[in-house]
Amino acid sequence: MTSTTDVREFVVNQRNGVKGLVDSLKLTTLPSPYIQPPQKRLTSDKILSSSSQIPVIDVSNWNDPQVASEICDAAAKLGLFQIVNHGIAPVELKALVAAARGFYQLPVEERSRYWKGSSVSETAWLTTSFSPYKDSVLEWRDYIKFEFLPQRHGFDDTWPPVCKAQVTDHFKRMKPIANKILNILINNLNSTINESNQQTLMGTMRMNFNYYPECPEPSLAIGTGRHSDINTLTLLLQEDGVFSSLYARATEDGDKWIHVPPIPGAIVVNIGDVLQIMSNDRYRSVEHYVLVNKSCSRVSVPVFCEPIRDSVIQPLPEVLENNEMARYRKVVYSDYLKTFFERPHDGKANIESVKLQGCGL
Ligand SMILES: O=C(O)CCC(=O)C(=O)O
Ligand SMILES: [Fe+2]
Repeated sequence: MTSTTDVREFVVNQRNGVKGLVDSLKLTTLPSPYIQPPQKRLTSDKILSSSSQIPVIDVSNWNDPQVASEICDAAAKLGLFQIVNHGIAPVELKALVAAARGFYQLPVEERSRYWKGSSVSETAWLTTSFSPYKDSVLEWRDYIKFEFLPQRHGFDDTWPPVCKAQVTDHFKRMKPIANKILNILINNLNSTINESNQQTLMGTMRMNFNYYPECPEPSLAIGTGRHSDINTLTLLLQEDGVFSSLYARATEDGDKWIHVPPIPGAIVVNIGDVLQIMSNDRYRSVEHYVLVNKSCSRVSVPVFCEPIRDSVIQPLPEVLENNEMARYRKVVYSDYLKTFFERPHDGKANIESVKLQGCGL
């Protein structure tokens, strides 16, 4: 397997994923479909040295006004923070990571039964890269996505037995935490979670098992390209003990990036586009990248809180109360999703496309 077409055929069309590629070949160089152009790579000169810039918030008392103030401040400035003492035992988080690894350790024929387009499950599907048919250069990542539909009987019956219980449990554990954070963020906008915005803020939840195999030439590749999440809020579990992982953009306009260090037991929280729009730019959806490693693979588990598909996304009436101009036009979430997946990962291009003229950030 030497040509670009052969690699794409094997990884994408034959449903082996990049994990299948790494398992079947002793790679010493990066296959050409994965070589990023220099401007898409994250080079060390762009990485800020100190990781102390990522706020770590102790949420052992959610009712403490100091906790609310730290969360709102981090959402406004960086758009990303970590929470500790959230009440979920490290052993449960470890079991989730083990379940994710268990899924990727299945024989490739077993994994590929979940491949997107012909998955044996309606609510779980596996794929590779971001949009493998649209990405001109592939991302060094496979991911399976699970959709949490507790109102639909048997929604998880067809999930892979190796991880089904852990995925369901993790959704249930993350929901109240997401609710608490959203409550704090929405109250700070002089609004409340009510019937009219509940389905927009947290109508559905999805979860990924992202898998980044060890990579022969990590400096030429990208695990996940530069993007902001498009949903409201993401709660991400990073695997401990991995050197290179997630990087967040330090400021909206500069090209400097901060490493988000894995902290045992912590959950990374990041603000997505929908909250930036609803808050009329008071909160910032943070761009992020994922780098890969030469000697070890990495697993991450983001839980995405999302609007239901027909939600209309727009600034909250409360933030526009004092004659403030809306900075974004209304957009139906299903249309917003569609344009996001229609192009490769491209920074904040999706939110820019709904920005009203004359509203520079
Ligand atoms: O792997 C990570 O740490 C983050 C992945 C990510 O950004 C995503 O799945 O949206
Ligand atoms: Fe992301």
